[in-house]
Amino acid sequence: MSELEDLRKEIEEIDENIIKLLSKRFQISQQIGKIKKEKGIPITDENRESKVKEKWITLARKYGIPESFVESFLTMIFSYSKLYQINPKSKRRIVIIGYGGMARSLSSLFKISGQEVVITGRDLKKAEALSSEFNFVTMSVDSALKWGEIIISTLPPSAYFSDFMDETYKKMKAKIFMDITSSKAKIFKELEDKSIKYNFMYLSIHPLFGPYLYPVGEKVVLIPSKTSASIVRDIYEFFMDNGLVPLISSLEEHEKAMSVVQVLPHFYLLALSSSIQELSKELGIDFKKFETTNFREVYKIINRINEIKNVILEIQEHNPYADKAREFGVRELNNLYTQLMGKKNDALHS
Ligand SMILES: O=C(O)C(=O)C[C@]1(C(=O)O)C=C[C@@H](O)C=C1
Repeated sequence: MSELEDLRKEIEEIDENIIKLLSKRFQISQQIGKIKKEKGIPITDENRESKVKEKWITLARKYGIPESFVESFLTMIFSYSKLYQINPKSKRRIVIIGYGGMARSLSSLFKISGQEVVITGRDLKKAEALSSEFNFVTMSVDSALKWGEIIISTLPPSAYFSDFMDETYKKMKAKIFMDITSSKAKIFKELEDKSIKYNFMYLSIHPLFGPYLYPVGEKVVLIPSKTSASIVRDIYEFFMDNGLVPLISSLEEHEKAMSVVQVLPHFYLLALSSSIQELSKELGIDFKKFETTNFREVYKIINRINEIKNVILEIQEHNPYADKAREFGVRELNNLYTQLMGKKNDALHS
């Protein structure tokens, strides 16, 4: 055997060992998951993750492996490790209305936790396309509403005032209904009123993650309405059981929080995105050629924001504290501008 072949053989053996060890790690994680479940502890433990990460970084330094590699590898290990801890007590009949990114993300989660899911919507061809990705079932809206126990609508805010949803509310008697919109001020009251009128239980939710697959360990906000007080505990446990971290909030607290964590950063990022384009055009610079590590990270986020620009603009429009958030944003930008311009002038005059 040549030296090259020898070395490749050695690599193959090492790879097998890596896989064996990973499998062992995931099995242990599964055992931890069982204990956490018995004790009612959430799957994600951020303190523990920090400790594990510290240890990995120390080891990486010791063995001369780049920290950036172990950091991204460990992030993947954590998210898959958490997949092994999902093991819900009970199976629920879940209907997802809609077939966009968030419908896909929730479907992936319910698939690994073994829930029964039916996908429906106005366009059954699109519903069918999503169902087939996860081997779920598609039904007409009427049949799905009859069959389901928990109805999760992934439709945008404007949809809740449509004729389609007007017809849908009438068929949800005694069911649990959830919307997943980021900005609830406009629709919460409407849906609460409808739930009183048509006798269903309305519990508004907001998954605090983007449309990516297997969002295990991510947070979901639960906002109870007048018709859902009796089921909050049950739904809290349901989400925890399915690998998410539930957080109960009032409507007002949620809207205020979203003005800080969504409206303000999105506002800056949209402006940052267009100013990067404009400035580089003005200076005739191909900025991609010179991107730093920080810039690369920021630009990744900008791209993500631009991909879901319609949702971002919807939040800017509907959040009741958005005006205030933007006002603060502009004020602080101006302050910084004045401060930095002032420094420059001081330097010129001294
Ligand atoms: O130690 C735990 O509590 C685990 O569940 C294991 C583990 C890991 O994979 O290391 C997974 C998820 C937690 O967020 C923290 C750590």
